[in-house]
Amino acid sequence: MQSLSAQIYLETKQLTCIKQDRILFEDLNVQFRRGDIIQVAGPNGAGKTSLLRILAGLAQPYEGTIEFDQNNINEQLELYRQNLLYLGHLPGVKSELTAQENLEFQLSLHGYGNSDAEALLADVGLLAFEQSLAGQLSAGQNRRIALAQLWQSNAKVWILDEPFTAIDAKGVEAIEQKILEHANNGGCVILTTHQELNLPSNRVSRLELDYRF
Ligand SMILES: Nc1ncnc2c1ncn2[C@@H]1O[C@H](COP(=O)(O)OP(=O)(O)OP(=O)(O)O)[C@@H](O)[C@H]1O
Repeated sequence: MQSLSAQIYLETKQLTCIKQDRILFEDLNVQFRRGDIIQVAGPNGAGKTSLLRILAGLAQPYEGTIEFDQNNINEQLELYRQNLLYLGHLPGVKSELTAQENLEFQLSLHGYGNSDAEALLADVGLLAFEQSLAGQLSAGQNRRIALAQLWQSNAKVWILDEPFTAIDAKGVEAIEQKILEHANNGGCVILTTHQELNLPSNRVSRLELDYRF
C-alpha cells in the first residue's frame, strides 16, 4: 500500500501572492493528491489564474514554496515540467498553421509521432477541419486544438485555466469525462471554471479564493 505522503503530488507551503499592492491570498497550505480533481473557485480578480500560474512554475509567489513529490519545484523544474500539463486561458494555438499541423507540433513537443494526429483530430471533433488554418477557425475550434493535449498527455498533474471557454455542451461533456478518466487513472487535475462541473460531487473538491480588498 502507498504511504500517505507518496500520494501527494503537489503541496503549497505558506504561499502568498501580492499583485498591485493587494494580497490575493496568503499563507496558503494545500495538498493536491493522486486522484484529486480540484476546482479553484472565486470571483473575477480573486487570484485563480495567479495561483495556477504559480503552481505551474510560470510565476513566483511573493512568499512560500511549491513542492512536487516533496521537493521544491524550482530545484527540479525540468522534471516537474515533464510531469505537468498546463493549459492557460488563451488557447496558445499557432494561427498560421493548420489544425493538423498544430496537433503535429503539440505531438512533437511530447515526443509522439505524427501518425497520432488524425486520431486526435477525431477525438476533439475537428476531422473535417484538418487542413483549415487555425486563424480561420472559430474560438471554440481553436480551444479544441489546444485541448487535444488532454488526449495525448501522460503528465501526472494537469493544471487547466478555464478549459471550457467557448466549448459547446457536447465538448464540455467530453472534456469532463477526460478529466475524470485522468483522475481515476491516478492523475491530479487542478482547474478553474466559472461553470458548474457535471461530475460526481464526491470526486470534486473546491478551493475557494475570496476577493480580498
Ligand atoms: N499582469 C498583471 N499585472 C498586474 N496585475 C495583475 C496582472 N494579472 C493580474 N493582476 C492582478 O491580479 C488580480 C487577480 O488576477 P487573476 O487573473 O489571478 O484573477 P482571476 O481570479 O483568475 O480572475 P478571473 O475570474 O477574472 O479570470 C487582478 O485583479 C489584478 O489586479
